[in-house]
Amino acid sequence: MATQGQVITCKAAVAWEPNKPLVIEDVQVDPPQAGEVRIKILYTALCHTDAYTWGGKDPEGLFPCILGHEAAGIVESVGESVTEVQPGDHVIPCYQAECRECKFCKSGKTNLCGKVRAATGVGIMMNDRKSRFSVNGKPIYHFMGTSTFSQYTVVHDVSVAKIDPKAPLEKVCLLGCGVPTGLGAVWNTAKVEAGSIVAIFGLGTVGLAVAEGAKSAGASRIIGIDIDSNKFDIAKNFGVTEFINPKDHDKPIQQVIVDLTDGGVDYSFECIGNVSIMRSALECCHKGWGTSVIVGVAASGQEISTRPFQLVTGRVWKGTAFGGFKSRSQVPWLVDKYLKKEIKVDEYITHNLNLGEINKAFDLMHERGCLRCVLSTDI
Ligand SMILES: NC(=O)c1ccc[n+]([C@@H]2O[C@H](COP(=O)([O-])OP(=O)(O)OC[C@H]3O[C@@H](n4cnc5c(N)ncnc54)[C@H](O)[C@@H]3O)[C@@H](O)[C@H]2O)c1
Ligand SMILES: N[C@@H](CCC(=O)N[C@@H](CSCO)C(=O)NCC(=O)O)C(=O)O
Ligand SMILES: [Zn+2]
Ligand SMILES: [Zn+2]
Repeated sequence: MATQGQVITCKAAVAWEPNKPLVIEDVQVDPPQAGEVRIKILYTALCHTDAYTWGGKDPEGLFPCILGHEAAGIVESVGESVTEVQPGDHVIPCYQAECRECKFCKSGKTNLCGKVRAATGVGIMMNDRKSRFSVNGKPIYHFMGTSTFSQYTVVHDVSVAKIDPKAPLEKVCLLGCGVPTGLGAVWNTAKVEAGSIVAIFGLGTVGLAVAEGAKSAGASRIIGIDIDSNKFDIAKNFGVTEFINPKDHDKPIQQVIVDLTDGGVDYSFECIGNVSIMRSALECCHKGWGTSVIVGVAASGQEISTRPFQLVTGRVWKGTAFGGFKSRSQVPWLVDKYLKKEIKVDEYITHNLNLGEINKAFDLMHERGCLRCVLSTDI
């Protein structure tokens, strides 16, 4: 039965309130309006940022909402004036849009895009400033412009990357967030050179992807730091050459690293979201040139600090969103790299469940051995 132009009723996991189990509801998904695309989501993974917003730590977190931003699917229908995708296309929704026309997109200096950000930050679509989701007439907010914990979602056309249909959607869904973020933090934001010494704080999916990026950039030493010592065995496969558990040391971790590296590392990456570790990550950098990249997302109200002297003496503090990748242009390129076996993806997937088991998937995020859990939306 043709669904184009019709409201679709499907299953979605609704977060009614922070920290309360998600509820699988029959959700009404409106047809896409001008400049919008309705996507049948087939696979979605969970990222730590979903847990962060669900946990009430996100100043932009609005409830009730449909979370999820690391997914892949097939275009079901498109609204007026959508030219770059059509029904049947295989796509990855992108929380970081790319309109190619705004001040940000044209700057050549950033991957951030200003076209729809004001709407996606408040859980609505730009065209009529309303949501396309409802449950029994009650509107449900969008999340990050993607809302992938649903069998169908509606996104802005500037937030859709069309990918090679040969790519397995159950794997490349990961290219919607964590893996590109880590690779891009190294390749685009830090621009790590061959021979560099790199420190990575936090060896989840994002930190491991940083390791993979650093290895491919030719880093000479890749030091992984995590409070979970089991992470080292996994991390070796992604390029980590040395492991430090801060719990094994009395000295501040930045001092331990400075002592181990003849004055500090060339590049460090914070992949946890902990502001005190962000300080350590900056301060373990070498005087004169060491650069630290903040990747982790810290809770509302948290602030970073250091002595300005750290910067006066040449250390550089940077941050990255989606690893600096231009989403619509570069996600298809990352998919092609995966198909050519030039980047890992499968190795980050430790669990597979279905959308109906999403609360179990959130629990798994706190368990040892869990990197990414991919949910099939086929309940
Ligand atoms: N900037 C971006 O575009 C972007 C994109 C994706 C994710 N993120 C953020 O990156 C962070 C990492 O995401 P993830 O999915 O890899 O998370 P994760 O929870 O899988 O990984 C975090 C790792 O940090 C370790 N850890 C926790 N506290 C620690 C401490 N005090 N010292 C050392 N290690 C510690 C954990 O053991 C775990 O291995 C999150 O904050 C997430 O929100 C940012
Ligand atoms: N609403 C949050 C923003 C958190 C944040 O920084 N998000 C990252 C992506 S995390 C993906 O897992 C990002 O892309 N930021 C840039 C942007 O949101 O435009 C908060 O306010 O803390
Ligand atoms: Zn994410
Ligand atoms: Zn733009």
